[in-house]
Amino acid sequence: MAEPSGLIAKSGIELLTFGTPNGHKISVLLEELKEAYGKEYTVQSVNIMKNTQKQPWYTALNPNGRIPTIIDHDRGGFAVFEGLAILTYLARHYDPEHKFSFPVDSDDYSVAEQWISWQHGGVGPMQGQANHFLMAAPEKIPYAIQRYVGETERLYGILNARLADRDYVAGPGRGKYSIADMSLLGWVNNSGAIGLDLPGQFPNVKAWLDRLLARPAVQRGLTVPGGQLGKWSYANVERALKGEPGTEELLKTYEEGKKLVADAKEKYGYNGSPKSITATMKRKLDSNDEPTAAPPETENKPSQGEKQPADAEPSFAELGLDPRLVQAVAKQGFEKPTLVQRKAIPLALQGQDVLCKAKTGSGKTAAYVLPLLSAILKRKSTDSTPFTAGLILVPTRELADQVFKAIEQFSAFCAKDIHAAKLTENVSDAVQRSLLANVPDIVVSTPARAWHSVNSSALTLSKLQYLVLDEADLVLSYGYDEDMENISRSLPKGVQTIMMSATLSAELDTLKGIFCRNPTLLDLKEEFGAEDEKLTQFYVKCGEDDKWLISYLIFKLQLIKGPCLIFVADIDRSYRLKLYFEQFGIRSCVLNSELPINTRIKIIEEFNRGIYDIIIASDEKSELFGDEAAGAEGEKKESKKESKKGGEEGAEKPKKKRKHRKDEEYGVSRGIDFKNVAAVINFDMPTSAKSYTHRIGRTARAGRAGIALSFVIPKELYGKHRPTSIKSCENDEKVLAKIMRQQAKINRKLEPYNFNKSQMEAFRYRMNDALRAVTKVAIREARTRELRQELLRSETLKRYFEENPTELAHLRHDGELGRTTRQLPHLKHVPDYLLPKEGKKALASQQVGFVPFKKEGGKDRRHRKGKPKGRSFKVGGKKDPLKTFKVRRKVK
Ligand SMILES: Nc1ncnc2c1ncn2[C@@H]1O[C@H](COP(=O)(O)OP(=O)(O)OP(=O)(O)O)[C@@H](O)[C@H]1O
Repeated sequence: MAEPSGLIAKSGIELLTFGTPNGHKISVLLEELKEAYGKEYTVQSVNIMKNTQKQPWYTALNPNGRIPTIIDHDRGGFAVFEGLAILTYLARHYDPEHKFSFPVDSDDYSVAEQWISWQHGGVGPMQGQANHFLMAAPEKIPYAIQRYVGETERLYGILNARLADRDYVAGPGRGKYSIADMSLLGWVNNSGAIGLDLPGQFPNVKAWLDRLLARPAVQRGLTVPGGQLGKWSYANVERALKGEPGTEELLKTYEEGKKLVADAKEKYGYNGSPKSITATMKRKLDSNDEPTAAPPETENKPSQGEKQPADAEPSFAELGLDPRLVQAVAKQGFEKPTLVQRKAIPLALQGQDVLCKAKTGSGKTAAYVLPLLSAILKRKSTDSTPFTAGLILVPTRELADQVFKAIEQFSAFCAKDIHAAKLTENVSDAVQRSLLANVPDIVVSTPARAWHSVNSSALTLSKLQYLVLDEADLVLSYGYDEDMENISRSLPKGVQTIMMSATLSAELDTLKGIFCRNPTLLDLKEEFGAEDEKLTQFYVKCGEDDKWLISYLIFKLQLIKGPCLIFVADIDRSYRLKLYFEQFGIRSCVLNSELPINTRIKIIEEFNRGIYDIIIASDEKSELFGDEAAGAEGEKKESKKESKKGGEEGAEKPKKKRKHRKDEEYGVSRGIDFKNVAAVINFDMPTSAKSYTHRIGRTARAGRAGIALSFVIPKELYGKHRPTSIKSCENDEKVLAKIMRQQAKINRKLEPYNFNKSQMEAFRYRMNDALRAVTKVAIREARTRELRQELLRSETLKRYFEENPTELAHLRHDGELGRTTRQLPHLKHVPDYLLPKEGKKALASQQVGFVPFKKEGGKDRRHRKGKPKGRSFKVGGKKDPLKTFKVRRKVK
């Protein structure tokens, strides 16, 4: 057929095009306009293989000499080139009812335009070059192939994320089919040419494509100008993948393309990071000018004390993770990887053993879950044999639950490819066995439960590839060493091990010896830099009864705002404090190891959902084994024997040498991601610096602000107030000194905080009344009553909430327990006459060592113009939660 040599139409739109993705976006729109409005158009096929588009008559219309171009004969032969311009031109002039577009001055129009620009600047050029280097280039250049295909995959990941909760790219709600979709359609339709696996890699994009391909106008538009679908049209690729006759050649080319891409990525250790690619290129040029495999990324070695420049920080997409995971991370609202994620993920993806110490709340869970999932997905793309590839061991069932949920969240876009199981629920062996019979890819468990399952042959670790120990130090120190040794004997050779904790110390040497092959140690201290410190630490030295008084005032007068965690020494103490608070109408709930596991998980979930503001946790276990931190302090470590685990796995029989004292239960808070905690209060000091680190690590997480306030009983005041005295506080000052030394090592300090004693005195008799009302009998009854209630509830709690959401309030865990406590209703109110003239702030000021919460001479922010008075602290915000503010006396 002769090539066109000029325009042929007299009216309507004349389209000069070829069967390419850029051509199809216009022919699809013109087909839609024809169907919707009867708008006619004429097509001329411009064979780009013959360079017709370079002819002078053509470049007079489109100086760039590319297809497509349109000529609007109804508007004086006006010519338009470039896809974005053509789509928007046609929409503005010929889509008056906005069937495929949006009103020009609307934000939706702008959104559509943004996505079309993104296609123009990103998807088109990258996929075009990927296509060229894979299909057309005279030689196959692996570097170029992996670069352009990789970049296209990154962009498809973004589109996939965009389409996670919508049907179309632009438009309100789930979106509306528009020119934004048409702009991308042709490219996605041809993605098989560069070996992309749409359903596997980008399921949302695939679903969107199916939606578009169902439209008759789209089907017609994709056959313009030749009258038939292009070779790489997705419908053809799908037929080939199904093995339909006549598609063998296409399938072969597709598979070859995929292999070329995989080899190219392998060769350059592709991890999607422009930085690593630059480094690779530099290495090549610096050495012998030969293309060589990239050595492991040296820049991932931990750098001590030095902050990375912001522009050197890769995004999640650049860490080399599977695009579906990147998408899930985006869905979680994670904007960029944290330090531990930036450092640990590339190492883990390279198959290295990693031993990582990073601060509490710094994102360690994602740092090991993401590479684990990525590696499993990668393997499954070529080998779908089911086996348990990953074992994640955690010290507590709460943590197992949390990690399991994290896996679910991160595999939201590849759920069909990832099957995880947790072994720590209160379920029978039979149920657990059936869970494992499905051969999960990943098992999350406590060591005891894991060994139990291995021992009973329910769990097979013979093909295990990855082992993760979260809170690694605790996993050993809680007496799991026997289980760990047993598990280690069941592991095949070459298992990659990742160990994480905020406090790694001596016991890790043991673990290292058992599990690791020459691990890379990441000691990520640099994020403790004073300038980004968002945690403020205070201590209050006071008498034993004073802490009851101060706590009452803090919460009754709301000197601290936002969710709080209060740590006490033991379970009785937690009920005592709760009942004491109840006397003043302060609601709180207790969290301890005595409560059923489902209840504990529920309490944490409800706290995280903002249902409770105060949790009183008795972190018994970490108290007991507090001295394990002594290793880090250069002091004697407790013997392992003493750190045997208690009843964590209540269903299991006691093991030899293991003690089963109730007070040897593990701490209920370690590693738990309590969200948005404004303050951690050590009502009773922990007995070790390590325990302190983990307790205060429940606040100031994920870059948020928080405070820690610790009550310290000076030696001379210890034992002076018998009713409130508790043995664990005898050495508070020594522990404080230890904590201060340890915190100083990481550039953190604790400041003294003094309350105005004379102003507080007016409240003392109320404190005494309340303390007297909370008798030992009342505590015992409250404890057993709650236990009984929770045991009853925990079975049905979940369903009950689902079926009776409005009755949630009845089941609140911070409900009053003090039925047998003598009720003193007057204590629930604070009469004005008790408050100092200056208001609440006078209670915590004018003392030596007082740390001002407002700058000297600074304005009280509540009195700033335009700001409402009263509560102004936002949880998790940058403001200081321990704020003081005025309570106005009523004018009589
Ligand atoms: N890249 C990120 N961007 C924003 N938030 C993040 C990021 N990574 C993790 N988070 C959030 O930070 C919080 C703390 O993460 P995580 O529980 O993994 O911390 P951790 O280091 O394991 O703490 P701990 O030592 O106390 O166990 C979580 O709420 C998590 O969702």
